[in-house]
Amino acid sequence: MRPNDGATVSASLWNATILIVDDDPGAVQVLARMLEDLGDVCVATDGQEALRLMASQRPDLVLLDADMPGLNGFAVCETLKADPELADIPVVFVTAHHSAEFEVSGFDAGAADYITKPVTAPLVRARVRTQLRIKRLSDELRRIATEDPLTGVANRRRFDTLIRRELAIAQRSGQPLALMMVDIDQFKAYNDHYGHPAGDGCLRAVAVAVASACQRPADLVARIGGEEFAVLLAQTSLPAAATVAGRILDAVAALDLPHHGVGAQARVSVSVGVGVVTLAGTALLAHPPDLAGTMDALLASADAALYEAKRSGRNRACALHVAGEGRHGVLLPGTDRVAWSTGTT
Ligand SMILES: Nc1nc2c(ncn2[C@@H]2O[C@H](COP(=O)(O)OP(=O)(O)OP(=O)(O)O)[C@@H](O)[C@H]2O)c(=O)[nH]1
Repeated sequence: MRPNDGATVSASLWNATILIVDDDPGAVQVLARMLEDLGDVCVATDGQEALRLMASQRPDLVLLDADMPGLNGFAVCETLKADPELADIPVVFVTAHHSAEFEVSGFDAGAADYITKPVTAPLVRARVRTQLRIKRLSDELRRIATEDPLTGVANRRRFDTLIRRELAIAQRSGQPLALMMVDIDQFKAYNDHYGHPAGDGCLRAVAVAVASACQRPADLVARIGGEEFAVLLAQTSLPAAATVAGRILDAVAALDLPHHGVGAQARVSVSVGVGVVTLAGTALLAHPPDLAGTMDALLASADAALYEAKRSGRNRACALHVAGEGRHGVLLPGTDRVAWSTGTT
């Protein structure tokens, strides 16, 4: 029977995933048996396989053999730490080397801790529990820092980080980036009629509807103001953004929420402003466009298009297109509720 170290219950309740990487299958088996009740254990026997599993499984902890043929533990650790999506995964080196110099180079490569071979169960379990505890706390802090507590979608801070990153990617790839501002119509009247707690419930329902309309894993929905949401769609052209805007209008309409603050037959609706930026080829220019300026132009376009949607009657979407550093209105064939406009700014 496994020694009662007091952490088994909390660790397994959290359902952590632990990746063990060692080119010696016997060593992998020994470690896996020691840790099987602390989480879901997955294994890799070389560096390339380890990197693939890190990307697909997103483990909470990696136990990494430093000496492996091919891609060794240091190279694996450095690659992991250079990837912003994976850098938060803690790495514990497992090695037969005892020298202080070797340990220091492990920490320099980004390791969180060190275990020397031959391994003993109590020590391995104690070190793994400590790292899992820290990981759980840092995950929770990250969630609090990036999530809107009322609706559960991303918050303004997360949006600000991601729009900068997506613009930099769009500049390198030449692919368009779409931004939508989604604003609940006559929400002040909703709050006045039903009260603030009901208004909060309406915000939550609209957040779910907007998120359901955004179907790609990379799509980001954020609440960036009181009753305003932003949607960031990477690699998305104006016609494709139009499709998503139409789905958002339909998803909110399908909520079928009465809005008696406006009229007996009225239902909650949203207005959508779409801005799209294309920076194709600009990364190669001697003076590529300043990304902060481009971000401001994209935000201003989506805002102007939202204003146009509100001004022309609400419960509709309008669009503007930003190309390079210039801004051009684009007129697309409209449907009954996706009414495209050049906007006037
Ligand atoms: N319940 C609730 N209401 C909020 C929250 N944040 C902002 N609001 C309200 O949202 C309302 C926004 O009203 P306005 O900016 O006047 O816009 P509107 O009434 O939606 O009118 P249009 O945008 O022109 O359709 C205000 O009454 C705010 O008090 C929130 O977190 N919860």
